[in-house]
Amino acid sequence: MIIVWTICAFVSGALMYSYWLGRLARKNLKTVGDGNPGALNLWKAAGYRLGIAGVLLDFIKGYLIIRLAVEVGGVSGYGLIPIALAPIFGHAFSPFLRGKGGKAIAVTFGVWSGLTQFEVSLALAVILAVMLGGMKVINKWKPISSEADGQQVVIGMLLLGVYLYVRDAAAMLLWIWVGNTLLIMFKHHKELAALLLKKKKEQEGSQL
Ligand SMILES: O=P(O)(O)OC[C@H](O)CO
Repeated sequence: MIIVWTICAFVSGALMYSYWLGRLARKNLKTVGDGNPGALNLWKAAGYRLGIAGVLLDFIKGYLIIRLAVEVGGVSGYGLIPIALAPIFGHAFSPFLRGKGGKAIAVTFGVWSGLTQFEVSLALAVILAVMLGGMKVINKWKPISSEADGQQVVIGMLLLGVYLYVRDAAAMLLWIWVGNTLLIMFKHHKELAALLLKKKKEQEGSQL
């Protein structure tokens, strides 16, 4: 049954609601902003109403399948690891977009909400909000680049690991966090490379 739930979870995650809502509004999200087929670019291209609908649907596709697997399928413990990771990978490598999916942020929130009754996704939201607020103050309220946004998401996921450790989370949750974080890092590899290059240049500059 775990395999069947994992396949259903992957298909659920692979449904690219934000991208398809964009197509309905005659916008191709691949040509908007950073080209991510996610809710933020839907919001930018087609307005806040569709943007909010996209966030909710991309969230729900992760949340609902986890709740169904737990409550209808009776899955628990380590069996939840592949089922929890499947929607995130489904969104990131959606066959409906020929393997080129999104950055999997909204679906990540949905999955963690389903796994932990919203606790861990709320913790991630607080971590990201504090980081964003700090960045805004440092940058004197100037707009933050999508590159810096992506870097913050990766750092936020790493800090979430600290939160899970401090909360003495079950090993199953820690394994899901490992898989989720590696995927988010992979999907933000360009932003991470830019950050490393910037740090290297700063180091070289300070040595002169
Ligand atoms: O990561 P996605 O694909 O759910 O999209 C996320 C939103 O656009 C916010 O960056």
